[in-house]
Amino acid sequence: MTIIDGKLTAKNLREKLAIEVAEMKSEYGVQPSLTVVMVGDDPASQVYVKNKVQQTQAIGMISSEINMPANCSQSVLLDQIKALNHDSSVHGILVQLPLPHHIDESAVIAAIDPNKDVDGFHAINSGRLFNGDLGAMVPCTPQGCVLLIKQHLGGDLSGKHVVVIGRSNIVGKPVAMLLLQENCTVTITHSRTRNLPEVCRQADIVVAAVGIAEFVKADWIKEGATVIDVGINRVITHDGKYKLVGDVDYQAVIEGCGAITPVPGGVGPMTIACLLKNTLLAAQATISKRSV
Ligand SMILES: Nc1nc2c(c(=O)[nH]1)N[C@@H](CN(C=O)c1ccc(C(=O)N[C@@H](CCC(=O)O)C(=O)O)cc1)CN2
Ligand SMILES: [Mg+2]
Repeated sequence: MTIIDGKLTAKNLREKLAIEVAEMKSEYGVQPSLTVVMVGDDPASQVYVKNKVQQTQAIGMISSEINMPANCSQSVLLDQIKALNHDSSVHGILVQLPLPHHIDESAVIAAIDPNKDVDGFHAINSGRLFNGDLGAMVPCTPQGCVLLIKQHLGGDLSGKHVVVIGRSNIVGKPVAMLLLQENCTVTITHSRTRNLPEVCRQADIVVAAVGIAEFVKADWIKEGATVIDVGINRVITHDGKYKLVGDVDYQAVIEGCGAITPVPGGVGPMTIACLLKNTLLAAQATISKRSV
């Protein structure tokens, strides 16, 4: 049984990206830049944003953070995004989610220039992904899942049966599309799926992205299957402390599976590493445009 080390894989990816960033700077005088917009003061989001900014800068990119108050109006936020769209020194724009309830997330995502949409959430980018268009900006967490799977299983995923649990626009649907592109047979399951344990037992690869702590049980997993746990759930332990658990009952599942991503240290670190990759791609695209 292998524990898939997302922390190490993310570190290796960041090191490769740092080299590409340095080359871009010396060859074209372009330094990739990312602006992260944060609305309100959700403590978990603050940590993620801080990590994004810090890791962006650590590989030689420019990163800035725009903090807006929790009561900021949707139109003020949209104006901010428009300004960033027009700012040619900004290659990547990311609006940290979730947003406060009075703001319509889909309107905000739709306002981002698709070429700067390093989250890959804009409908233009999800449409490109759906069409199998290689120019799509691919959402970071799904991209991270696929990199971890390919690294573990050796690249060729043809014919593997993947069961994705969850159908969100951010993880479930895009990860299914990416795996379809890798010639997997993909089953997308959700809260209304009948006989979910039985469906999961048929999978060579299970991607759990439901957002329910320790939802996937040991007897749902075929012996030797690869388990990718996207969940990040904060639960209270019996001694009153918080601990982070995934969507998979990790201690039970490790017994029979072939490989599993831990939480923390699995998919999470890959999300930010893939964001850096998307920022580099967004900057590269501006250079290719200039040269034609
Ligand atoms: N605009 C976006 N908003 C959100 C995204 C996103 O991709 N784009 N994803 C999540 C939050 N997120 C990044 O924003 C994120 C979550 C978790 C991790 C991570 O590295 N987790 C660690 C554990 C960290 C901890 O202790 O809390 C791990 O799993 O090892 C990175 C990024 C929602 N919002
Ligand atoms: Mg909302």
